Amino acid sequence: MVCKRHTDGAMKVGVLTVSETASRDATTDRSGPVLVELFESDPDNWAVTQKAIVPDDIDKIRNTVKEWCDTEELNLIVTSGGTGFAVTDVTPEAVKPLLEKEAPGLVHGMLASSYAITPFAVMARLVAGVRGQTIILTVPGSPKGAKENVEAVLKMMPHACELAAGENSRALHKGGVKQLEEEAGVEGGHAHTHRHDPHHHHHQGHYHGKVGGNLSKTFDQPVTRRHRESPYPMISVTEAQQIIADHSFVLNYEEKKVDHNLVGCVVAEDVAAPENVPAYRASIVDGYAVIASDGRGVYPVVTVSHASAGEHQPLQPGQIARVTTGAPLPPGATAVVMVEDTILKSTKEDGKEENEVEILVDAKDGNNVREIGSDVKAGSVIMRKGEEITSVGGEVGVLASVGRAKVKVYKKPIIGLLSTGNEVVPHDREGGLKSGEIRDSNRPTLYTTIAAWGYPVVDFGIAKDTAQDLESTLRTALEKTDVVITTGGVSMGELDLLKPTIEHSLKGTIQFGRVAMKPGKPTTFATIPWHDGSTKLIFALPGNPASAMVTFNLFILPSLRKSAGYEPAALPKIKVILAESVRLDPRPEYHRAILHVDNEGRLKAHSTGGQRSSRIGSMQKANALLCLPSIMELNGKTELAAGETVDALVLSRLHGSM
Ligand SMILES: Nc1nc2c(c(=O)[nH]1)N[C@H]1C(S)=C(S)[C@@H](COP(=O)(O)OP(=O)(O)OC[C@H]3O[C@@H](n4cnc5c(N)ncnc54)[C@H](O)[C@@H]3O)O[C@H]1N2
Ligand code: MOO
Ligand SMILES: [Mg+2]
Repeated sequence: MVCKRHTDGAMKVGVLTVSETASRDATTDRSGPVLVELFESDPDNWAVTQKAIVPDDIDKIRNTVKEWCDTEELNLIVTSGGTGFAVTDVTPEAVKPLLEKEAPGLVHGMLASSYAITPFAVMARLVAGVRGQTIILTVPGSPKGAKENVEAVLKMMPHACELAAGENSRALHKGGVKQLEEEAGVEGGHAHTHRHDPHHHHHQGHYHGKVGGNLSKTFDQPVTRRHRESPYPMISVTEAQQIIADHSFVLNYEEKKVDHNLVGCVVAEDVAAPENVPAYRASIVDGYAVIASDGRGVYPVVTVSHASAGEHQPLQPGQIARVTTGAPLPPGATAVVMVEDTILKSTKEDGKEENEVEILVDAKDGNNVREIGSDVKAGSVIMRKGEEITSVGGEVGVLASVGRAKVKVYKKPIIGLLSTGNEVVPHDREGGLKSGEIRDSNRPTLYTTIAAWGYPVVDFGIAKDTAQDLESTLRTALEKTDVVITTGGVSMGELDLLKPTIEHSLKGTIQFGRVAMKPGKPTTFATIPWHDGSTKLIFALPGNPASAMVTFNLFILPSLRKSAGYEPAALPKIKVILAESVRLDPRPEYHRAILHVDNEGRLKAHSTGGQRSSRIGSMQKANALLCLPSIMELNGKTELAAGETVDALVLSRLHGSM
């Protein structure tokens, strides 16, 4: 690939001194010449093609840097000065908005190295990053500090500049990446590199770059230019889940009516009971309200209290009142005696009403009485912020019992769902399939589970494998929803265009693009800064149906649950016993299984059968994902025997039988 280079092949560098004094008298500039000398001592790699001095003026700094990036097309710009805490120090403020991608790793590297020399290093407010194809570093103004900071990252810079410029052939051909990794003390190859690894080479330029032409053109580049190794580092499932958690935020709350529609919501307030339950002194049994100190004996039945609204006459000593369960006690009564512990002594003249009843037992004050507020006290907290409203109904019941008509709950993220693929047709399309066509099972499957978990879903259909269709469908989906889920187009095929579309057309950041797991290896997670100031999430799942479902459960569901206020957000992990042996894979595997409760009440796991990632049937009847360790984790063991215990993620309710 052609690279914008100085004619002799070196990278083009600009050195910008930011100093009020030096801008008036250039002979006082000391950091500029030191940096120029540093680069000129390595003419193979660097050619200083721009030098300038500007005062501490945001516009002047910004305009110079911008011009050097956008017009002069430098590979590297180093500014020195204006990074401290003085009122006039504005270099970071001038540069930061220009950065399309920040490079905190470079800042850390520079600070760590100069902090080893002087604690004053912490006073430097350095920023670094990439604009277009230019890397920008800001370093302090002291000549020593400037030099030390640049030296801290200089070794990495030729390679970094090549990647930013859309070229990596040189470093790779020279064995440069390996060599750089060794020099930097990075162990292992790509499989162990982390997303912050400086050598994490997104080969941006293969799709993008001034030299390469406009976007749609570069997306159609010849297949001979494809990657032959994924540029995305392989990270672990745990790392991937952490990255997602770091980008998933609890949403705002809304007031919702207390009814069945609350199921699955998480309460966003501590709910205090506005009233007592019961609101009056109520009988727990059917029987007679008494004054306990009266003792056993025969008493006239003076009133009747049924469980209904209304006033009741007070009871006098020597009197009793007939009451039903739940009925208010007459004022003055202190206990209730069950009808079974009494005898009818005499009736009224018509023979239909009790006149006198004998109490056969010694009642104590409070017997069979539900005191006011004894179930729920007015003012007490009946639900805490963070509690879920479950389908069991108890929470709705408690809220209803104290008269709460509305409650604050966290909003749920709105999900946009689309399938991708030229071969994918709507599942209900009539007329049979042409060769090469496949029915879209991912969309209905994902829709079903997302909706069943209670999240609003918007269906955006099937997008074609073109950068244009993907971009426009994604844009529409992002505009209308918070989280977009796609399936297909994330692996190594020349029509797998999700990743480049997200990065280049949507200006998103791919937080990870490969995960060490089976199924689901090419699972991709990206964040998109949206024009309304929000950050949208895209989960680009593999097209294989089982891969899409497994990764939905492992990665997306916890993110949705976190946003909706759940804590913990991950699915519950339990121990289960293998009902049959399972083979292990070189990757950690999420084996679809049916848990059932055996005769001794233990949870046994049966496989759902063939686990190939194209087989959606492996999800049929599955209520758990067995977390099988990789062969490597078990030191070469290739199978787990029936009876062994494994971790399982619970996907749904348990079945009583198979
Ligand atoms: N050279 C390599 N090839 C592949 C690798 C790899 O690492 N190197 N990874 C494999 C793995 S693992 C997976 S998983 C798949 C993922 O592929 P994509 O995400 O790019 O998905 P597609 O290529 O678009 O489709 C894969 C498969 O799934 C079918 N599909 C797609 N969408 C749907 C849908 N909505 N409903 C039903 N079936 C769908 C599609 O027709 C393909 O058969 O890549 C491997 N390749
Ligand atoms: O990771 Mo893929 O999902 O194995 O087929
Ligand atoms: Mg593919």
